[in-house]
Amino acid sequence: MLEARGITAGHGRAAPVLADLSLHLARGEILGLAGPSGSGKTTLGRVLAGLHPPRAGRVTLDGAPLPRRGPCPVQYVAQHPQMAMNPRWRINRVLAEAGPPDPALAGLLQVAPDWLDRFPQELSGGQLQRVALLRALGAAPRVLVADELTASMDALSQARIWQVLRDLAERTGLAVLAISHDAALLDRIASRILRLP
Ligand SMILES: Nc1ncnc2c1ncn2[C@@H]1O[C@H](COP(=O)(O)OP(=O)(O)OP(=O)(O)O)[C@@H](O)[C@H]1O
Repeated sequence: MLEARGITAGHGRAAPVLADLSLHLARGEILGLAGPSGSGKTTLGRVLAGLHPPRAGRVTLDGAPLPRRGPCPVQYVAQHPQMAMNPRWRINRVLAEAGPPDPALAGLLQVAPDWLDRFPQELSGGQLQRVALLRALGAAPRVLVADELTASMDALSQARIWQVLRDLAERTGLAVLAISHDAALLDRIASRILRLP
């Protein structure tokens, strides 16, 4: 389904962080992405979601390039979600960017109704991650890039979120790229693990 071929990517004039990297993500698959700090995991996730143009290579979904307009079918949830939210918007407006949030999904992700009137800086890191995930899923993506999605959550919340994503993967075919430093987590949730050098 999602295919990246020969990706070379970097930042500014610096040497590339990723060189000639290829990967394939199948429908409903949860692929782990591991590697030392600075190895390019976030860069790769952003390239796959069309947020960072590679210097070479291409990303296709079902054989076609990612659409340039409308919500991207590859949604990236950032490690620091506040960077991707307007600090002057209340959470309900942040969520509305992707259309009205699904109340059932909000319940599963434990996004509490009383957060909706707050500003992003009035939520904890783990709470904001859940809001960011709800917004990303609201765009009905085919692929979710989850960058350290549950790193700031307690074990129970972490398990619950991954259960929701596994169910979605099974039920709807959502594919997930799970970026994490937590080897035990990736062993539990991913069917394969790609390791960057
Ligand atoms: N906006 C940027 N401008 C310049 N260099 C950057 C930028 N973003 C990342 N880099 C550099 O690119 C390299 C890869 O960074 P990236 O964030 O992709 O790694 P990572 O594997 O996700 O790291 P971590 O596990 O610490 O989150 C690092 O050397 C980093 O300093």
